[in-house]
Amino acid sequence: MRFLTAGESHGPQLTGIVEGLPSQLPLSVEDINPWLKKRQGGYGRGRRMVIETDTVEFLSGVRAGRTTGAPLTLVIKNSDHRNWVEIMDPAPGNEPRKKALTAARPGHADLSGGIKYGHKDLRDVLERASARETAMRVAIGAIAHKLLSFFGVESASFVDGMAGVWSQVPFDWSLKDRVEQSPVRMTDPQAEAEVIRRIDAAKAAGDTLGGIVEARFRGLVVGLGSHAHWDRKLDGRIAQMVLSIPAIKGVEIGPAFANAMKPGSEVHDAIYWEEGRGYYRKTNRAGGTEAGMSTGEELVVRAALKPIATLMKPLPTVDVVTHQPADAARERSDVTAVPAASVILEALVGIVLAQAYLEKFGGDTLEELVERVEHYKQRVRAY
Ligand SMILES: Cc1cc2nc3c(=O)[nH]c(=O)nc-3n(C[C@H](O)[C@H](O)[C@H](O)COP(=O)(O)O)c2cc1C
Ligand SMILES: C=C(O[C@@H]1CC(C(=O)O)=C[C@@H](OP(=O)(O)O)[C@H]1O)C(=O)O
Repeated sequence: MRFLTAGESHGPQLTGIVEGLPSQLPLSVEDINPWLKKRQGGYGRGRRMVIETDTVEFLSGVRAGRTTGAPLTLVIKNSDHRNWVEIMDPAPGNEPRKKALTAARPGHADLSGGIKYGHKDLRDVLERASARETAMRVAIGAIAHKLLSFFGVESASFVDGMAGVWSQVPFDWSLKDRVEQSPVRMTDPQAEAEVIRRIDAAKAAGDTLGGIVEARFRGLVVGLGSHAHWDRKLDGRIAQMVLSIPAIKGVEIGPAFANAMKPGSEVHDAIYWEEGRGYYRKTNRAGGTEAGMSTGEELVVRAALKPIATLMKPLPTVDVVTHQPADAARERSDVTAVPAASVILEALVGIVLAQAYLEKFGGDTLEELVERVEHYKQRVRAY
């Protein structure tokens, strides 16, 4: 399964093309829209999220509620576009355009992208660098999750810590609903209250906040990905996908950074076998992968999101037209997007996992795939 996305933040729409899904996968917009809604949520988001109510449309590849095997075309319209028609007009002329941005924001794509692509109106860079693009990738992730559900895979995502406050309540699958109700997607109500207070304070101070997000997957088969070649390693593919999310600067599988400081005897997960159950571990410090392959234990992916780059109390910068010192541009912006990033993480790791299933099991129809997965599970139990 491969996909492409296109679309600017304030253009008319986001477009996605997905190729390589099996036919007969039951699929409706209701499988996708709740994910889009979750991605828009979270305390600390800016006014843009009030303007948008993201919903997906299928323009190809789905008929009568099922995939046909043809490429899917997905569209999410930008409601805000109506306010940007002239500014985003592809026709020549009308320059310099309103809302031209020349005071490059430290931490955003503006300066490197402007130099690289030869733009002096840095809007030509930021429009595509914007995390708006993640709306379409989450839509594609929702389809991946629909596929994974037929293989018995379940997922969750949440915020481990943000704004300098760690959750003190370890995640448990019974807390999934709690997280979905939390305005900051945290397991811990006390931490949540303090985080909300700090978001309000950061907003008042013209500052921004980051945090650590986590996604979990259970029910995965052992052996997704491969040890045999670097570009087939599941952990490597996950890391690439996760680091492609705007503002994510670090990724770990399981408690990787903490493990690095401990002796091996306290890190590696001893192997056990029981009649009927097969192989299992009593611990999961590997976080669900060994040597680029899934172990069959829970997959635990954590990622670090830097604070939002656009500051209402801006940092010093340089105007790329005048070369004079300037305050960095102030654009309408989020104070934090950590809760949204947890949803994006869960959705996008789902794409990598769906790709790994499709690669391992192949097949043109959903039925064929499910049969092959079930057959493999039997073989695993007998090994
Ligand atoms: C859901 C989400 C929302 C974001 N919202 C903003 C925002 O409102 N303002 C901003 O400056 N950056 C925002 N970002 C981060 C920028 O898109 C990102 O920092 C920028 O594209 C530069 O890329 P990099 O941080 O990966 O290096 C957001 C990121 C995510 C994941
Ligand atoms: C539009 C989204 O996020 C945007 C991501 C973003 C950025 O610079 O990344 C900047 C902001 O854009 P705007 O100036 O239009 O408010 C965010 O709102 C979204 O998540 O759907």
